[in-house]
Amino acid sequence: MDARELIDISVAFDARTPPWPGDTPFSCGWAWAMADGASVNVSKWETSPHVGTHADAPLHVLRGGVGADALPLAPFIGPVRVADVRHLTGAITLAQLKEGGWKAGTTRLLLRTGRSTAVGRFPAQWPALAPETAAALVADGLQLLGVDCPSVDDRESKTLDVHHVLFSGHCYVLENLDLEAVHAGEYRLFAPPLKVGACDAAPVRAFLAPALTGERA
Ligand SMILES: N[C@@H](CC(=O)c1ccccc1NC=O)C(=O)O
Repeated sequence: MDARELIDISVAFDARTPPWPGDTPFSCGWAWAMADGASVNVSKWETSPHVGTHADAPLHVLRGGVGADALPLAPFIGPVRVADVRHLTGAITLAQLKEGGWKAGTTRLLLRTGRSTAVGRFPAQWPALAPETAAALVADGLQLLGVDCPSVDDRESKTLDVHHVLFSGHCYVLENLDLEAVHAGEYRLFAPPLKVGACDAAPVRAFLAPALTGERA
């Protein structure tokens, strides 16, 4: 892998990254500090797992659902297609996705909505798949949906239908990606979630590498 060709698409777990309004922001304190005479610096964190780039676990929307430590690895690593939907608002149809660059048979899909906390503000709204569109993608074999906005559902959703449709089809979710510098097209994705025990989501370091010739997203 050539380091010059890697694109970091992670939003930091960082006090400057805005959390979901009302959710716990990231903060870092010190359990031991060399400035106080300790032999090492050791931090302690408090954060919602939804602050930076993360994978949701079914437990986020399902009572008794599996936690982040039980997420499979394979959906988060491999060929991926990026679709550009920055011009859209509201519920995204399959026809609109096609215009944005989606193709039938896509196993991993990232949506560039242009409404990302990567720019330092929590977006007022963002486009999200219509639940029927999510169902069509799952039926077509989608294993992973990633978005640069804070949720695969819209901001006001209380029922989180797209999350439910995806999880019930064994399709996994990445949120808060930084796709500001990423064009629509095919890449290879590396985004394994941290093995955080029995939580609703886990931080992810996500990056793209060039697509391998002959490999389809
Ligand atoms: N829309 C929900 C909140 C929500 O979806 C949410 C809240 C905090 C952290 C993450 C959330 N959704 C992420 O997928 C509500 O208004 O209750």
